[in-house]
Amino acid sequence: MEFTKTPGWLDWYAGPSQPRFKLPAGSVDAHCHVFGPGAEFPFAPERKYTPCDASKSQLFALRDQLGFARNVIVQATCHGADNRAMVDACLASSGRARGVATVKRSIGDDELQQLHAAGVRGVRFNFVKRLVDFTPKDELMEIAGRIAKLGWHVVIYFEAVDLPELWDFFTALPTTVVVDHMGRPDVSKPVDGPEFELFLKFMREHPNVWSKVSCPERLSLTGPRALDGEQAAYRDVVPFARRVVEAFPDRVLWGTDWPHPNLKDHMPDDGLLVDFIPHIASTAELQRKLLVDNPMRLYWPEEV
Ligand SMILES: O=C(O)c1cc(C(=O)O)oc(=O)c1
Repeated sequence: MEFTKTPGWLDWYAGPSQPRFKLPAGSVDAHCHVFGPGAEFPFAPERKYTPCDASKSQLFALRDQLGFARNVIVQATCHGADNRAMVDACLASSGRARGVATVKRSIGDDELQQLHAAGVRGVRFNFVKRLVDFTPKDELMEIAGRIAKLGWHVVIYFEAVDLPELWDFFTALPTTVVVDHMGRPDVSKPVDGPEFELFLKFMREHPNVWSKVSCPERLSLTGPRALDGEQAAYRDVVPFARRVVEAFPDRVLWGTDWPHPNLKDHMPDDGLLVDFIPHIASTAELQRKLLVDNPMRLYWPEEV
C-alpha cells in the first residue's frame, strides 16, 4: 500500500552527530518507535497522522551510532492496535529490544502470550486527544487487570491539564505505571507551581508510578533547538526533568522518542539529544540509574 505523509510532516534527522556525552555501558533507549515501513506494515485506518517510514534497521543503526545497547519500542498510535511492526522489530533485535503494545479488550490470552514471547512487557493507554479516539475506562481497567497477571506494566500518555480528571483512574491501576514525557508539563509555568506539583505529588504518593524524562524537543517553548552543535538545548525543560530525576532517581527512564512523531517546527539531531542527558542527570550515579539500572529492572529483570 502507498501512503502519503501528513502535510508538513518532518522526517527524522538523517546523519545525527556523534554525542559528546558517552552513555554508560548497557544504556537503554527506553522510548522509541518504528513506523512501518508502510508497504510492509500498513498504518492503521483509524490513525490521526501518516508518518514517514522509520524501519527497525534504521532504529538499530541509530542505537549503535549513539551508543545505546538496547531499545524499548513503544507502539505508535499510527499503527493502532496492530502491533506487527513493533513485534517484528523486537523479534529481529536478538533480545536487545522489548516492546510496549496497544491492545483491545477483545485480545485473546493466546495473543497476549505471543506478545510476551516476542518481548512485550507493557501496554500503552493514550489520553492525548489529538492522537487517539476515546477508549472507555472500564475497558482499559479490564486490560490492565489481565496484563498485570503477566507481570507487565501500563504506560500512560496524557496532557498535564488532564491529570486531575484522570487521577482516580491512574491511581487505581494495579501495575507499575510509567508516564510518558513527564505528563507533558507546560514549561512556561513555574517548576514549583501547582500544575507540576500535582505531577510530583502523583509520583510521591504512588511508589508504583515511574516517569520518562524524555521529549524536551516536544515540551520546549524557547529552545534552543538540538541542532547545529547546540550543547545546551531546550533549557526551559531542564528544571522540570532535573527535578523528577533528583526526586525519584529509581523511577525514571529516558528515551530518544525517535523518529519523533508530529514535530511541526524542527527535527532534533538525536546526537545532541543524548548530550541533553547530563543536564538533567548530573552525576554518574544518576545517569547509571536513569539509563541502565531502571530500564533493566523494568524490561529485563531476569538479567538484573
Ligand atoms: O506527542 C506525540 O505526538 C507523540 C505521538 C506518539 C504516537 O503517535 O504514538 O508517541 C509519542 O510518544 C508522542
